[in-house]
Amino acid sequence: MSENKLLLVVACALVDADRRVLIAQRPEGKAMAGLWEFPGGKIEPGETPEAALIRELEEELGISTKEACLAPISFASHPYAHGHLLMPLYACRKWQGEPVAREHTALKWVRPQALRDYPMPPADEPLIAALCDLL
Ligand SMILES: Nc1nc2c([nH]c(=O)n2[C@H]2C[C@H](O)[C@@H](COP(=O)(O)OP(=O)(O)OP(=O)(O)O)O2)c(=O)[nH]1
Ligand SMILES: [Mg+2]
Repeated sequence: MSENKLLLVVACALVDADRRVLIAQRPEGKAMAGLWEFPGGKIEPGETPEAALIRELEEELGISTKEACLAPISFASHPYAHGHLLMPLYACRKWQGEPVAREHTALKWVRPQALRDYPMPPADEPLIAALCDLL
C-alpha cells in the first residue's frame, strides 16, 4: 500500500569553521515549499546513502566532497501522508567549492541553537537537538 511506502532520503549538515550549519529553503512548487531543510534528497535505486548525498550536494549546491568526509550524526524517522520518511543525517566539514543555491530559494549559515528560528519539516525537529549536542 502506498501509505506504507518507505521514503529513503539522505541529508547533510555542512558545518563551517564557526560551527554554523547550512540550511536551504525549499522552492515554490515543491512539497513543503518555503520550509528550511538540510541539503539532500532521495536515494535512487542501487545507490548507497553516501553516494546519493555526494550527488545531491553537487546537484543542489555545486560542491564536491568525499565519502571519508561524511560522518553519520543521527536519523529522522517520520510518518508523512505519502509514506514513511527514513532519513540519515550526516555531518560534513570538508568540501570543495562555495555552496550556491542551484535548486533552493535561499541558503543560510546558522548556529545550531538558532535552527529553531527557521521553520523546518516536522521530521527534522529531533535532528536539531542532535546537532546542538554535537556542535
Ligand atoms: N533534503 C531534505 N529532505 C527532507 C528534509 N526533511 C524532510 O522531511 N525531507 C523530505 C522532504 C521530501 O519529502 C524528501 C526529500 O525530497 P526532495 O524534494 O528534497 O528530493 P530531491 O532532492 O531528490 O528532489 P527531486 O529530485 O525529488 O525534485 O524528504 C531535510 O531536512 N532535507
Ligand atoms: Mg533535495
